[in-house]
Amino acid sequence: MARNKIALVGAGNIGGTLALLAGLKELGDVVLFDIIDGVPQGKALDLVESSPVEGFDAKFVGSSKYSALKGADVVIVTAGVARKPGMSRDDLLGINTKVMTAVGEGIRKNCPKAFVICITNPLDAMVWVLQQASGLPASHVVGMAGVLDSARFRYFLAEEMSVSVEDVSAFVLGGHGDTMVPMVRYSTVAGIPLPDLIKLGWLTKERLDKIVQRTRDGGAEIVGLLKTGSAFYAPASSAISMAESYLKDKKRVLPCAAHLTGQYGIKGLYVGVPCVIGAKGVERIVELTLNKSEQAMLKKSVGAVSGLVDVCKGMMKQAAAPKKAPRKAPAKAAKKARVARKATAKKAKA
Ligand SMILES: NC(=O)c1ccc[n+]([C@@H]2O[C@H](COP(=O)([O-])OP(=O)(O)OC[C@H]3O[C@@H](n4cnc5c(N)ncnc54)[C@H](O)[C@@H]3O)[C@@H](O)[C@H]2O)c1
Ligand SMILES: O=C(O)C[C@H](O)C(=O)O
Repeated sequence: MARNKIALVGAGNIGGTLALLAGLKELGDVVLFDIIDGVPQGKALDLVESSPVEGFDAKFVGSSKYSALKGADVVIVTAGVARKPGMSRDDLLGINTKVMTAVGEGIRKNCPKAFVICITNPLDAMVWVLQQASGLPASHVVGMAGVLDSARFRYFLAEEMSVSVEDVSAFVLGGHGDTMVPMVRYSTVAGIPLPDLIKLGWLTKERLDKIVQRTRDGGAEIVGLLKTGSAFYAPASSAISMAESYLKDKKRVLPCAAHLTGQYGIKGLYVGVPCVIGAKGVERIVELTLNKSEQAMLKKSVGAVSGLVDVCKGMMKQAAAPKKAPRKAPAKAAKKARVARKATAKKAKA
């Protein structure tokens, strides 16, 4: 059987880490694509030279041409700009909307049957733009954020209670922003819900509240430490778990930014919810019963996503509108021509 083809659009910090993980896990042959010519080629060569040491078989190719994406089974998109200290993810909207529009077009032309995972921020709006620009079915375009936010929540909980991360199951609902909703009631250690663990004395309500807030601020905490960019190891691991579930039809239940068509009362937006990811893409969306306070938090988070998508819609409409001919220059040119004609006529008379 031929190997799967994994295309990584954006060969920066996350792109390079994704490529290494895809190689180590032998998920398939890898194409790295980036607009900076030389970077994807250099990273591809460096990575493939690690294969004899690590013992994996895969081809690695770097390119700055969209045709390199031809026939890809999975595309993971990290192209664009990452934030720096003092910025919010939303500050990236203008520049990254343009990038997603170009990338979506490249995917549409070269690999319209692929399963596409968007990572670029602000995530919930960028995955919406990518789906619109690529024209791929919504079941095949998803956003990665929930796995990362949930991994942070799981890690902080495991650290607090001195238990293995493997036994902590937790997830985060809503948009990938300051208003994300870590789901305390549905998070467990070995099946025991967090509120029960508070009763057992494993955790205090005050510590749990701090962990919830640290989870919400998880991205900013790393940006503040790195200073030149944002997190990339955990984001890459998170996206690879989604790609693996699709390629191996594992049907894992993972929190992803999925296109909602009425679930949770939300229509036409991408928002983080638990999904079953299998060979058919997003195969199912898990709709949980939320209590009043969870509903209110989700509503706030969805409001933030909706506001960003409205800005994207405006930008895309403006970009698609026919350009009006510049009026000043021709008017000036016409005046110049009239003056020249008059001068010639005067000369002729004389
Ligand atoms: N969803 C999440 O949970 C999550 C987590 C971490 C980072 N991010 C986001 O992922 C994105 C990438 O992060 P990174 O750390 O890899 O950044 P990076 O700057 O290291 O890499 C981005 C790469 O994209 C390339 N690029 C820019 N415009 C392009 C285009 N039009 N076509 C192809 N490539 C293009 C750049 O040359 C660069 O190599 C950022 O927007 C960041 O905010 C999201
Ligand atoms: O915080 C960022 O800017 C990057 C990413 O969204 C993250 O959560 O690490």
